[in-house]
Amino acid sequence: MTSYIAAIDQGTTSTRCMLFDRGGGVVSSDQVEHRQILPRAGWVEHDPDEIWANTRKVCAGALAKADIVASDVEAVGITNQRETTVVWEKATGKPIYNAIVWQDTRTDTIVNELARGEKGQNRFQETTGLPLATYFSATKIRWILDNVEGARKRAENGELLFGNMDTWVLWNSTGGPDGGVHVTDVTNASRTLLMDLRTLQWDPDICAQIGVPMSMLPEIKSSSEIYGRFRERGVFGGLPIAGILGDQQAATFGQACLSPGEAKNTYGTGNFLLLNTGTDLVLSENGLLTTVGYKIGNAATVYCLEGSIAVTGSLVQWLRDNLGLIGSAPEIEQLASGVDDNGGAYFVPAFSGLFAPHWRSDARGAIVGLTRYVNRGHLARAVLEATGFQTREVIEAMNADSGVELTSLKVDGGMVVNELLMQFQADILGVPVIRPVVNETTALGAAYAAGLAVGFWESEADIRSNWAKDKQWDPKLAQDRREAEYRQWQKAVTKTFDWVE
Ligand SMILES: Nc1ncnc2c1ncn2[C@@H]1O[C@H](COP(=O)(O)OP(=O)(O)O)[C@@H](O)[C@H]1O
Ligand SMILES: O=P(O)(O)OC[C@H](O)CO
Repeated sequence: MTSYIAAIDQGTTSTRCMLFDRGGGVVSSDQVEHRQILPRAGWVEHDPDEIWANTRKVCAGALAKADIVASDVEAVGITNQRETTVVWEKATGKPIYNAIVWQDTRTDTIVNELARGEKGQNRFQETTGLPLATYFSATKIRWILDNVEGARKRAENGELLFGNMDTWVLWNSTGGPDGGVHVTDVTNASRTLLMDLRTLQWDPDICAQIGVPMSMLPEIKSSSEIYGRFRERGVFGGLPIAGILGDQQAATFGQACLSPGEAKNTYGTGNFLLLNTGTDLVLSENGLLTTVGYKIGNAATVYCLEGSIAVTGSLVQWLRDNLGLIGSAPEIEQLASGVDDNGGAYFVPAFSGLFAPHWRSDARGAIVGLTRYVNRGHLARAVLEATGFQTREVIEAMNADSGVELTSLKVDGGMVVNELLMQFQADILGVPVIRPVVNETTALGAAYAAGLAVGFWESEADIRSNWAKDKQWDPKLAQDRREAEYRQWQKAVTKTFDWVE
């Protein structure tokens, strides 16, 4: 009998469920978008109940599209937008506040207060691998406990639970208030600013310093083991949930970056470049994050260096939704192809400040180099080039931290269908860019983690042999042009600093 592995991918803009066969091929997929709730400038929220309802819908949808039933599926993996924070009542499953999304910058005052000491932004870096920034979960939990009436007391009494989206989906899938499993995996825990990267446990001192009661935190487990089973009456009734990975780590796994020195770059709402550093934990001196890559059952923990860029695909959305310059995301390629270059314009999308490698919350977006010559096509090109330039910045930081010189770059995500962007990426990096046949590497990575735990796949060798190249872009731009363009970009970035008083 044919059997499959399912993956739930709870992302920033949508939730999807995908079914995979033993060759890592996509059998079916269902996807639903959720609302982006933007109550004020810099605030971004999601409704956790809407996301849980969408999760159930897409699981049923994926089964229906493949024309199979739950018993044809051997196990389910979960992957998720990382850092996004939900706090809910243990007794009822009711969230006490909307989910605060990773892009949300409302906690900058808390972050600045915590960073006042001698080590500044690096106060917790040695233990957690992360700089102090609004990006991570800890200050979001603190904000909810400080701002929802009675929340801190209730958390201290053990009445409230915290989870990222993996935990929220897992807890609800396994019964919610009725015996739901309150667990996360090491990759998600490594994004909270509360986990010790070496012990893989919550750090009690950091929890106390940031003001997060440990009783509300989930238990930390590996990325590949059976955490629990779907409640019997649910769509995947009785199936084991056997893999959890944060979405960028899942993509790294799905891209078969399984040896030190291998890296992938995912182009979605933001861009996330992860380099496998093996069992070595490399602390960055150049603005990158140290994060858990994956831990398969009892095997050794694999670490990664990560360059997180907040705004890439979302800049294309902004051009569509806020300026109306394009009617749909793919139209940007046509518009940008109408001109030969950027006409001198550079667009630095510091909408949430700048993430890696700058970590400047005082920065705000800017378009520089404008003259009367610049037209819509040049702006479209500047939007796409911003993604390519930002990627080069994090690759340079990665090289400085690790000594690894990338000889090619594996890519995936929603933007990599854009040929013009892919060619520009190869041109500005000076190395080939390679796209795999299965571009849905995030869901695939979570499926692999679940499938390994139940013996559907035997070893990581299966992941390597399933990976196949779809297309490659080789650099065509002369080196002096490449360097001159990049210098202009670096100058443009400096113009965004010191904007927020
Ligand atoms: N043809 C295209 N050219 C450029 N950007 C695109 C194109 N198609 C989609 N995008 C962008 O890709 C992003 C969606 O990618 P996806 O990987 O689904 O994101 P996420 O997983 O972060 O929700 C959107 O921000 C969208 O603007
Ligand atoms: O949901 P995505 O693909 O935008 O990924 C978001 C990242 O996990 C944020 O750290």
